[in-house]
Amino acid sequence: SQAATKQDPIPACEWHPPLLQNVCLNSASSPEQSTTKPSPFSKTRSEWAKLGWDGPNDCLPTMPDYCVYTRIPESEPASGSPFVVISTAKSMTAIAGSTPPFLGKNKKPVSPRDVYTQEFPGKGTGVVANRTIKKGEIIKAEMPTLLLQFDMPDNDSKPGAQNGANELSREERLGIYGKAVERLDEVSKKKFMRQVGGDVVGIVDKNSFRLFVDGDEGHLGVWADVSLFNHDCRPNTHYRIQNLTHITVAVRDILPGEELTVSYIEGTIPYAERQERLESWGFKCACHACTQDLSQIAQSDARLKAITGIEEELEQLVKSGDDFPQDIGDRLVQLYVDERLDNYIAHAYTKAALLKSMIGNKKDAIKYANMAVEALEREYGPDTKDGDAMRGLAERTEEHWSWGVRMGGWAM
Ligand SMILES: C[S@@+](CC[C@H](N)C(=O)[O-])C[C@H]1O[C@@H](n2cnc3c(N)ncnc32)[C@H](O)[C@@H]1O
Repeated sequence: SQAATKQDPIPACEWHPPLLQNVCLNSASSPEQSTTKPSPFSKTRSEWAKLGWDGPNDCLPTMPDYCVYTRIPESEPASGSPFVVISTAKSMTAIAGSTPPFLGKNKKPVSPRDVYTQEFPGKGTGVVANRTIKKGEIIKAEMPTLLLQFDMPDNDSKPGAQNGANELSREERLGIYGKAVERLDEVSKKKFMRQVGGDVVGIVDKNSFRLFVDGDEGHLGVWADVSLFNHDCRPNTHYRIQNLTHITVAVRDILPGEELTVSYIEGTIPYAERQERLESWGFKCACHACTQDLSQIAQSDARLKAITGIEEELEQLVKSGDDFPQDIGDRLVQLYVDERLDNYIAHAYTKAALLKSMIGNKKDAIKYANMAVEALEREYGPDTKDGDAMRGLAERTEEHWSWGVRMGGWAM
């Protein structure tokens, strides 16, 4: 879902598969890489060590620039690393230069004691709240255990281009993933290997998120603690990946004993499509929205259709210049609330705030703009530009570009 101000800094995320996650780490663009030329980003082992990384190790004979790098632990004893990467020197340069994101003033994740794991029939292990976790609290901010280059879409047409793991046979993947996992410390290795999926390739396929490093270079990341979160089509947390950190935030108050869930897919698609997507993951969804009775499923689908209908109606109204129905923003928000789409609600609040402002309803514009600010910060973090725009709308409503542009000669 896209905020109406078109300033979304971070596109929506999705678990892999299917591969839809978009997160970027920027660094200078480079000349193309090939198997014949050494990469201009190659460094000596001591240069990598200065950046805090041990490597390159275990490079693939068929792709000599595709190697294992391990983060050098900050404290002794160094019996392995908490974080391994399989990638090219170019992407490694961006990864080594990445710094943890700002989580917000006085914001830090809840204590590990505030959650515990439990078995759920039909779903396996899941994560449960040990106390009330308030809406907006950060549950986890975790660095990956394994990050691997998967594809370099822009390189597809270049002769001799290296395309990462999606060009490898299963045996080659087993070999290099296995060598990388062997370099993890004992605790991290145990966490990694306990994930669902069987062998290292299966674990990557069933638990990784897609992210882009260095602009367009597709990587898969495995965050072994986050992997314990089960899917729910109406989850109580939202996640984003920022500077390699996987951040999970509560989107409603979560009671002690309640399971913490994320959505592996875009939740606004109808029931039948959600089943298809989740079956391609290899499981039948046991979440509430998918196991309720057929009449409730039909009502849920009708609400999703109504959301699409309102979006289309708005597009038409913008084009035609006709008057906006005064309650169109309220109806959009109400559908999101009724459908429990708390993890995407920033979009609805933002639209409602703009619509109210456009028709000159200052009180409601301010109400929805303030709600949008909170929701945008939950979904995108403290540095969201859309959040700044909504704060501006709440504080200086009549100076905002949207104010009164569809007032039609009256104000409320
Ligand atoms: C990333 S793991 C989540 C943790 C997993 N339950 C475990 O025991 O490690 C994803 C796997 O959990 C199970 N799972 C997650 N959400 C589910 C749901 N809503 N319904 C049924 N199974 C689910 C599926 O087996 C899925 O492949």
